[in-house]
Amino acid sequence: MEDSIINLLEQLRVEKPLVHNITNLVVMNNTANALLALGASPVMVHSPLEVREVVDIAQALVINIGTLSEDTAEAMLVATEHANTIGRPWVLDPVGAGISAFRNDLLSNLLDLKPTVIRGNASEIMTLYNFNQPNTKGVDSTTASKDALRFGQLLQEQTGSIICISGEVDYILSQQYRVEVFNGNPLMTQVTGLGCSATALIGAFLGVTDQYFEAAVAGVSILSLAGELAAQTAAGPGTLQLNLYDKLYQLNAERLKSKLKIKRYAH
Ligand SMILES: Nc1ncnc2c1ncn2[C@@H]1O[C@H](COP(=O)(O)OP(=O)(O)OP(=O)(O)O)[C@@H](O)[C@H]1O
Ligand SMILES: Cc1ncsc1CCO
Ligand SMILES: [Mg+2]
Repeated sequence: MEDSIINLLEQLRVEKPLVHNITNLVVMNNTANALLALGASPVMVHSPLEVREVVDIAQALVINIGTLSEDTAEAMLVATEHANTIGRPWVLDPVGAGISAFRNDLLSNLLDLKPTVIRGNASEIMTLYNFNQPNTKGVDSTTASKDALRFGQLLQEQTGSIICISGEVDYILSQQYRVEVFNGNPLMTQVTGLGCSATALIGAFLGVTDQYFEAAVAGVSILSLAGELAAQTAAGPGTLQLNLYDKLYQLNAERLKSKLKIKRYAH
């Protein structure tokens, strides 16, 4: 399995896919820098008047609902409908699912448009499966990823999307497989937007392959490993954030082979 991640990373660095992000105001800069450090080419375009044309030229689309406005919500619907029409893969980050009726309504509409991949923390994935029982206190998870595994599997069956649940263990779920990633470090929860960065990296990998499950595995596991390596020399959240870009930039086949801790199960 490491081989597919290594190959995808090499391919990404050669192809430098253009990744269109409609994302939140908090993580805009972090996720652009994470994509650049990995070797992809980010563009953040949010106007409903522009997004169709950007979807046309991008290799993949990232939708992150963290700081919504009426305008960005409309842009997300226009962009994802157009992505579906022309066959562009897209990944949804349901940040803060359950916070408000506005957010939940948009999420229902986006789920109807069948995201290629959905990545969220445990609370967000549980809320997506059942909006009547929101499990949220904002954007941070209130529970462990293993508690959301059953809901993630049900959400996978309901939507047909590939589901990624982040936390102490990261899970990537499809109809056929469950992958578990054991990399990461608890300090990563004290830097904002590392889950959002995982989502952005998934977007980058979706832009270089039609093996969408492998793209999701690559995005999640590379962010988790880079975060783990960044934490090893960090004095706290500030240096972790800075180190992360360097670790993404320095990742190579040798490090992936020796440091990735992942398991794959077939259902
Ligand atoms: N308890 C933990 N132990 C080890 N690693 C963790 C832990 N929690 C999170 N991580 C790492 O941090 C990454 C991001 O997960 P997190 O759950 O913080 O996302 P998130 O809540 O969506 O973040 P954000 O919304 O701020 O982007 C995970 O993919 C994992 O690598
Ligand atoms: C803190 C925060 N608030 C809305 S989005 C966001 C970034 C983490 O997703
Ligand atoms: Mg999140």
